[in-house]
Amino acid sequence: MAQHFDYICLGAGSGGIASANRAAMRGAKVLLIEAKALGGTCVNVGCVPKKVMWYGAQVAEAMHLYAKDYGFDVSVNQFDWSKLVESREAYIERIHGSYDRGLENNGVTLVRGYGRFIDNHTIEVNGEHYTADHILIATGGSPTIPNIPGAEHGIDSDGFFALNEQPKRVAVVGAGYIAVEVAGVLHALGSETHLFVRKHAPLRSFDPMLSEALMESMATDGLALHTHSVPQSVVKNNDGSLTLTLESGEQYHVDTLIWAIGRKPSTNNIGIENTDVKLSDKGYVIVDEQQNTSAKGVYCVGDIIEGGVELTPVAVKAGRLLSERLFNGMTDAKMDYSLIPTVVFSHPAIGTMGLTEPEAIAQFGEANVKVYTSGFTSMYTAVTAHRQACKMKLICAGDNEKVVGIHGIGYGMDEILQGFGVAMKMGATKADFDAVVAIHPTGAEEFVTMR
Ligand SMILES: Cc1cc2nc3c(=O)[nH]c(=O)nc-3n(C[C@H](O)[C@H](O)[C@H](O)COP(=O)(O)OP(=O)(O)OC[C@H]3O[C@@H](n4cnc5c(N)ncnc54)[C@H](O)[C@@H]3O)c2cc1C
Repeated sequence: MAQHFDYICLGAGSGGIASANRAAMRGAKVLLIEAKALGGTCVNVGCVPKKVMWYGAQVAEAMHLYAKDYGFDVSVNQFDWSKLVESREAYIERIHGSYDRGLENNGVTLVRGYGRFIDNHTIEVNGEHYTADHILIATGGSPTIPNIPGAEHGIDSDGFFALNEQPKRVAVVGAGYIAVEVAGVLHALGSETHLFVRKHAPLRSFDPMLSEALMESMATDGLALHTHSVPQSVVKNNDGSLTLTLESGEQYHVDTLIWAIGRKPSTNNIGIENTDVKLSDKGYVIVDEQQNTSAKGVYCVGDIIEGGVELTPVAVKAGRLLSERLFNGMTDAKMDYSLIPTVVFSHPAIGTMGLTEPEAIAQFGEANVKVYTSGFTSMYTAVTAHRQACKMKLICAGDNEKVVGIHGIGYGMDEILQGFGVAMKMGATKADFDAVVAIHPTGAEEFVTMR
């Protein structure tokens, strides 16, 4: 006899946990199903461990690049990669504990195991059947590796977080933010790092100012960026090292190769064929603007929705709004996928929101777009031999110069952007920005003083 719930969430990652908790807070009887660790990609093999590694890289940079000119006689005897990993994993364990307690306090039933649809309203886990009026698919995604000879000798971003030793020489392949972040961390922590991108630059979908400034920074810092570089094969050598051969014939010898070329949705083995849920050609779940799939009573949030934005706060917000709609009478509740701020934890960090300059020109016409820029050396680094550039840009449109794009790369950008995001979401104009008194001396003040 199947156990019945009001709501089943398949997958306890960012979207599933947020939606399950919110539904239970609104009085629903909720079942949450998770095959691996609570928290999903973000907590276990994404945002959280990535940010800890980035902080480790910041500490390394402070000691190696800046401490001397601030008067510190620092000598570093060794860097213990496994200690950093141990601290990181202990922190993640504490997050698991707090998720467990949160679910328990809200009265969410957690079942551990791999769930599959039997039909639109039934899920099977560990041989047991569970039914619900409403079912959320929040199964997230996983990294892809290319289909070339020897690709299996490389690891992916999950494998990066499983490394117990620091690779001496490493190749990172990919042009997106995960590739940039992983390469940046490894380089700052002392690995000889090569980043291979297929075309002329990494982060090509970002405003050109950002990718250009990032490439300049990589060149200054000594991170080897290889543009127009397409891997052809990988061979494992007798000493365990790898040889990466590019389509150009060039070869690189490294200890570790990391594929960061994209992700695929986890929808191929969850019994979708037993439901009326429609998938796109690439396996993403097709939803309407209220997260409804084509099957009545089945919903989807997070990384696996067609045309979605693959970020944790997006999955969380969509999951919570869905629960407000289903269990709290907010019948119009829906996620607003426009104007989402995001940060790349590169070296230096990037913050970006809204249209890029080419997008703004395409949308409003060149005559209706005004671009303000600022470039300077961050004060933190200005007193040292290792000066680091900051570049910022405001893109404004129309007679009232509404801010339609905000972009920056430089020290502190990761923490600067959120507040400006509020202003942009409220429809701020350049005049609104200018009306705010600057906070001095900061990098952020440039955004309210641009001429
Ligand atoms: C390296 C990396 C860095 C990232 N950095 C950031 C960042 O800095 N900021 C940011 O906002 N986003 C970041 N992201 C993206 C972020 O992690 C995802 O957008 C987010 O985790 C998506 O949430 P989700 O709920 O859709 O899926 P997930 O968090 O992936 O959760 C899905 C869960 O479902 C489980 N599952 C799958 N199938 C089943 C099944 N059949 N039965 C039971 N359980 C199942 C999985 O085990 C998993 O726990 C990063 C991602 C990566 C890979």
